Amino acid sequence: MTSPVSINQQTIHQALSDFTLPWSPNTRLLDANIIENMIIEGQKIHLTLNIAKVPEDAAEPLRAKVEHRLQQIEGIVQARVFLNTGEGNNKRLVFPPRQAASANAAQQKPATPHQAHKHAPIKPTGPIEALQDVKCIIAVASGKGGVGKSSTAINLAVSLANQGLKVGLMDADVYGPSVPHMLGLEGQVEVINHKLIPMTAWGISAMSIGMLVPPEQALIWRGPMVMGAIKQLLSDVKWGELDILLVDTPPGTGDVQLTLTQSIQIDGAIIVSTPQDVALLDARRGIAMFQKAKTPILGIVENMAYFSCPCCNEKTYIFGENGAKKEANNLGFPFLGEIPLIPAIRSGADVGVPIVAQDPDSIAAKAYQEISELMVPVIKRLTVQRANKKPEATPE
Ligand SMILES: Nc1ncnc2c1ncn2[C@@H]1O[C@H](COP(=O)(O)OP(=O)(O)OP(=O)(O)O)[C@@H](O)[C@H]1O
Repeated sequence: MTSPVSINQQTIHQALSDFTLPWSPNTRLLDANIIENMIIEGQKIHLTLNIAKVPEDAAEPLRAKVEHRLQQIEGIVQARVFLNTGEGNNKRLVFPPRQAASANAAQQKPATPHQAHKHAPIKPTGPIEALQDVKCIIAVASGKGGVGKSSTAINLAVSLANQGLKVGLMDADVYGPSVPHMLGLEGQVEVINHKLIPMTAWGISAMSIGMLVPPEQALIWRGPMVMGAIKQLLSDVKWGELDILLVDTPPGTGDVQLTLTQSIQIDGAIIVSTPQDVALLDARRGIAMFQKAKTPILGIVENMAYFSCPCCNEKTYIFGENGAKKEANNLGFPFLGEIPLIPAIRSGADVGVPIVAQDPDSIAAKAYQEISELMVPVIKRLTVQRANKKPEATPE
């Protein structure tokens, strides 16, 4: 077996050594001091070109050429180049167009996860066997859709991995699996010894139904199929040893939550809510469901807590002030922290680069980091509790 080619900054510089700026042909790209936020992760590379002083249109051909050249480097599996059109607080990232979906994808008959791998059959086991080396399982949930549950799960997962934990992220949002896209994961899932192998990105392992079926199928699943898909995700994935498995659940209190809580021991749930009344109302329903299943509520995260003006840092409480914090206090649950409403969280997710990896010094990344630091001792406590509990038989 050949070992993967090692990619480093020197490799990148070599590849770009003959590039000049289209708007200043005598200036070499490497001398122009416009390359920033270079992130090399294994065989993946992301970087930004700061083009504050030139129009976007003039810079796009350079961006495309640089990205193309990086993709040619031996061993690179993914290269993405972004443009940054501003300076300081006015930064605005411009993202490369994503690859167009296959023209006939919509006409393809949806495949089940088993069909997607029919040449390498998957042998189902029970969830307990598949998850036996997972030390702690935490669900990330919300009552309402679109409040930022997946963004929170992803950024917490990467932050926890940055602190040295072995982290897995299972995207159980079978209706709208956004984790692969938000982590920049593409390509086919590997099957080894009849088990699905999680993909890796930004230091975490991830598995999602979105990696196994065409996107259009996710929207049309109903009851029993959903339960089957969740059970398959629980039984057929080879996570290996994990300190923590975060499970990104769909919004609400439906079949997925029911199947999860009935099939495996979830050690705790983190509830994500915006400060808004209607989101909090739904969050309360989500909390009630976990309580009914005897899953401890570990705390509430307030997402989109405020908008911080990039020019003057003034905070605007778009969805109300401290709603989730007050709710946590009223209900007697820990308040885990607040995440501001920041365009970079959205734009990073759109190109598969979580904000904690893209800009670790940003206020949003620091907010996720603080929450993950709070979680570490909780995870340790839950790990001990889980180890001391005798596994119960799982209803199949
Ligand atoms: N703090 C934030 N600041 C800016 N954008 C955010 C923030 N949190 C989430 N978003 C964006 O809001 C959208 C919804 O977020 P996300 O998909 O994480 O929510 P969700 O609750 O998981 O949604 P769904 O119910 O569809 O599963 C995404 O485009 C995401 O990038």
